[in-house]
Amino acid sequence: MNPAPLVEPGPPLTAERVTRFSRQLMLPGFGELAQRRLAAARVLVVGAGGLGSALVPYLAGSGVGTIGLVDDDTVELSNLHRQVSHGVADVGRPKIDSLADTVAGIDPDCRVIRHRDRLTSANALDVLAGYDLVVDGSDNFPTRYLVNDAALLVGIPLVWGSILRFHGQVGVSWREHGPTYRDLFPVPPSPDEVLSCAQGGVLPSVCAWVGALMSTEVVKLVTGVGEPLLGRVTTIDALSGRSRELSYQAIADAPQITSLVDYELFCGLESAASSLATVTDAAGAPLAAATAPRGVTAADLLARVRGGEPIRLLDVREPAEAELRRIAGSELLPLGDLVEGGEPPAGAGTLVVYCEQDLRSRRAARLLLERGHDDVVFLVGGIDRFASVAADLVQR
Ligand SMILES: Nc1ncnc2c1ncn2[C@@H]1O[C@H](COP(=O)(O)OP(=O)(O)OP(=O)(O)O)[C@@H](O)[C@H]1O
Repeated sequence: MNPAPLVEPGPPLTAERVTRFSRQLMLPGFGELAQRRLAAARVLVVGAGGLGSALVPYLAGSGVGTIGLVDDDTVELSNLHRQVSHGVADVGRPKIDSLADTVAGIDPDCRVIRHRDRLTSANALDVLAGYDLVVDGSDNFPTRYLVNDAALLVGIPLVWGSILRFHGQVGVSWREHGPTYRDLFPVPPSPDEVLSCAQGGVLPSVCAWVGALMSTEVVKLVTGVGEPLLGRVTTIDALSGRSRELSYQAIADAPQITSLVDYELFCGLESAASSLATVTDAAGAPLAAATAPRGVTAADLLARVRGGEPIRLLDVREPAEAELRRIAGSELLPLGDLVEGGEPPAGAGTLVVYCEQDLRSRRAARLLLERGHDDVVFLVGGIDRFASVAADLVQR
């Protein structure tokens, strides 16, 4: 059975609003009450990147009255091909500011609340509590599980989507009315299996397709019009032009979610706090060095290279990424090959492992330490960060 509309209707529409939404008001099953529900709705969107910038204009266009945006990132040139709500003049600006401007251009009466922050276990419950519904347009598994669990604890529905290369998925997670994201994906994938858009690429129109489906789910949940994707996932494949539907159910003996956890650790990643520090015992002696890789910052690495220290650089990205840019003098050993037993070339000096940011390099550094290599660190922020301090050492 379909859930009742999520939001009570707001005040009657003004003449301007009736004209603005006239082509929507005439839709079968829609009408003024549905439009007033949208006007009263408060929708939080996590991520103002590929998905957020595709779906938020449609939320504004549909008449959602309040849109919260959470993102701590700024617009980069490599975002523009798919994050079409941001333009050339926005490069370097906070994504949420650029997206808020896009919304204002569509409907100045749409209220935008800016959370220029990373959503974390520490702030998620407070942030979500002010909204009727949350939409996850982030790009990583720790955030997906965090948003799912926070929505569940706050008691609001979640519309989630994900994209990679030519594919995408969309679903709704709402404990009160069906299974949740955790029923579909009870265990996060191993970090070795996860590719981000920065690593695997993505077709811009896939963002548009998935973003449009996500905003449609929001409209359906808020108004009660149509059948939301509860217990169903839509998957799309742009290459074949096909979409499919998968059904799933709640897992009977699933663990109860009672509080938020460290989602980086839950997803098999080093937590930000533990990865940069060496773990020590009470006397200050290093502990667990074999499993707690240390990071080196881009600035420190640059100083060590310029100071003539012997450094070996190991690139654990894919060959296609290394063809686009690499740190001069580095050797390539993709993480998958390393996991299967590949070894870096022998040599003297600290082995600095890097990838695009630092997810794969942390994992690789940990593996190498576990295999007995003792002078291994990962590059914090990866080649992305290094290129901003030492462009002359990055070959393109
Ligand atoms: N926990 C989080 N809190 C807030 N924003 C998040 C969180 N996790 C991811 N995001 C945001 O979600 C957006 C995802 O966008 P997208 O997938 O297009 O990747 P990107 O980081 O912009 O691009 P690229 O990976 O190519 O550098 C990013 O803007 C990112 O900052």
